[in-house]
Formats: sequence, C-alpha cells, structure tokens
Amino acid sequence: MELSARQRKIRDKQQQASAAAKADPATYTTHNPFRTQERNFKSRAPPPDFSRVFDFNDIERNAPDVRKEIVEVELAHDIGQLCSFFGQEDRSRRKAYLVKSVPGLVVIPNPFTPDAQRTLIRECLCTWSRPPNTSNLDTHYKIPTQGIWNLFEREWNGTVSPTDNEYLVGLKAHNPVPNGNGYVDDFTSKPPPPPSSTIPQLPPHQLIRKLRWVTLGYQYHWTTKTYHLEKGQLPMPDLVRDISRAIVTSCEGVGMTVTDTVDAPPHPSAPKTWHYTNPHPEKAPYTPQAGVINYYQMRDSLMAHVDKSEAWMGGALVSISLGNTAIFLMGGKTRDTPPIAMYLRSGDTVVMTGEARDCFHGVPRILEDTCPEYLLTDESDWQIIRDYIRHSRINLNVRQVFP
Ligand SMILES: O=C(O)CCC(=O)C(=O)O
Ligand SMILES: [Fe+2]
Repeated sequence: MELSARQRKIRDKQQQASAAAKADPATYTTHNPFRTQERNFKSRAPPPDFSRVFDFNDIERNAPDVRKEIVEVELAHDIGQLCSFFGQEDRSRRKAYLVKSVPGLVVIPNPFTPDAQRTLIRECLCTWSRPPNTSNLDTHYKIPTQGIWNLFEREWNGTVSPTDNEYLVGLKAHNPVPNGNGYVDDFTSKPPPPPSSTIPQLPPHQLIRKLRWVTLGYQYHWTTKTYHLEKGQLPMPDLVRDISRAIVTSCEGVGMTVTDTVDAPPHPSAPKTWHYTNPHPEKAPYTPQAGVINYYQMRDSLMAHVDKSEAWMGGALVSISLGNTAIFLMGGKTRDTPPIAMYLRSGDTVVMTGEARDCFHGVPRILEDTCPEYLLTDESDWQIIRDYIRHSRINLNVRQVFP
C-alpha cells in the first residue's frame, strides 16, 4: 500500500523518535547489562553496534581490545580422526578459541564439511523432528507419525493437496495449559500464546515455520524446567552421540592460565586457571543423554538463560550452529555481568564446560542473508531444504544429564 506524503511524514517522525529513545542511555536504566546487549542486537533502527562482536572466523578482523581477549589453542585430537563423519584431516580443524573472561568456554570454528552440514540439517528437519520426539507443535497439533516435514514435502511435490483430509494437521481437542512453548520466541514483550480454540489449522508450508524446538533423549518439560525421567529416555541418534563425543574428546585438556591481566583483566570471579577434562574418560566416554534442536526463523530470538536442569552439571554442553549466522551472547552467573557477543556461523561449534555451564547466554539476533553458498545449491533433492534454510537457523545442542 502506498503511503501518502502525510503518512510518510508521520512514519518518519515515529521512526526518528524511537531511534532517539533507543540511543538514549537513560532509557536503559531499568535494564541489566545483559538486557542492554539484547536490546542493542535486536534493534532494527538504529542498526546494532557490531564493533565488539567476537569473530572467530577471522581473528585479525577483531577490534584490538577484543583480539586481546581471544586465546588460540590446539585441540588434543583432530576431530576427523575421532569420527569419520567429519571427513579428512584438515589442520584448521585442530584450532579452537578461548575467551579470557569466560572460563570454560571453547569455540571451534566450523569443523564440518559442507556435506556433513547438509546431512545434519536434513536429519534435524526430516528425521529427528518426528514423533515420538516432542516438539512445541505437540501442545496444540496432532502431528502425524511421519512428522510435519514429511507432510510439507508431500505438499511440495504435490502428493497431498488442500482437498485431502490429511492436508491440515488436526488440532488437539482439549486446551492444554500454555507451557511456554515459545522457548525460542522471546515472549518477554509479547502476550502468552492464545488458547487452542484460536490456534489455526495451517497448511504444511506455514506450519513448518512454526516448528521452534524438538527434544532428543530425555524429554524436557519446559514449564517445570525438569526432565521427564519417568518417561524414560528416547533414543539419542547415533550420529549425534558420535559427533558430540568426538568434539568433547578433542577438547580434552584444553584450558588456560590467564596471565595477561594488564590489558584485559579477567572477570573478577574468574579463576586464573581452568582446564577441561572428562572425569572418567576410560570408564565412560562423553555420552549425550538429552538434546534440543532449536529452529529459528529470521525474527526469532532466545532470551537469556542458564541450562541448569541436568542432575550433573559437570558434563560438557555441545552446541552446533547451522544455516544463517547468529549473534550469541555469553555472560556471567547473573545478568549483571556484561556479556560478550560472538558470531556463530554455519558449522561453528560451542562447547560449554566448567564455569561456563553456569553462565547466562542467549541469541538476540539472526542475521539475514548469511547462509553459506554451499547450503543454497539447487540439486533436486536439496531444493526444499534450501528454501527453508535460506531463511532459518538451526541449533543442535546436547548435554549429559548423569555422570
Ligand atoms: O541457539 C543457540 O545457539 C543456543 C541454544 C541454547 O542456548 C539452548 O537451547 O539452550
Ligand atoms: Fe542454552
């Protein structure tokens, strides 16, 4: 719709006022430092200040004071030798980065080949999103056994059409208590989801964009922030176990002693030395028991939180990014520690160990048009996934619940 000159003037004025309000630090006073950064990165006008975002892909491009915070380390093993899924040895794959102010955090710049990433994306969408794994859609929809992606695929290739009964996924009759199923959507500024009587039945291509999360292994209960241990454990896909085990094993012994206290003082509560070691490497190699796949559309975010539901917090948490680039915030034990921000590009892998397991983190922003070219190819069996991932980010994260 064309705006009249007057409407344009009003819109411009409103945009200016809102930009001025955002730029005024006085409006931030009710916010803690974590929230201030979330606001910075969520802002569309004015655009975020990206100047201090850590970039582990090109260390020399970081601002000098950011550069001083980064420590490059060599991994104990080539990940590819620990697990063939990663492919041939590549020197760069033994590199990882630590941040002086965040003890326990290990960032491994994309160790995956394009093919390996495509396999993971395909599995996250087609296979691991299927029942009996739980997804946010289960609250309101009777998801078919073959899963919502399969239905979308059949709509795409014309084997199911709007006149077919199965085209619209049925709604659940009762109205379950809204269970915070907007785990990925930041509902801090939005009303809670409406009751199911107003939840629409949607064509598969729209419903697939509402998929926000799927749980693997122990099924997680978002409302109580506990695992449904009594329901037992659904299988953890072998591939997820193998790659996360290889990643954690490669981090064995990684750590640092912070000596550079003049230019970059460590966070006051940070210990001077930390190293990651699996407490029982021979008896029990790292075994992920629970996982979450987060599916982000371009305007989705994940608010500040700590993943602290595991009975044993000693195990590493492995988090793999796929698709468009995210801004990831990593703070301290309260929201009062100013977080660092980093780019997480497709394939980038974050391992949270030790102290980092207790730290607030979140994803305030997904950056448009940042999907790598190799995920946008037009082979016939990739096209449907390409059109999804072009406008999405997927995050696969796993943790060990018991030692
Ligand atoms: O999407 C991400 O990178 C982080 C996801 C996360 O923190 C979580 O699922 O607990
Ligand atoms: Fe998390």
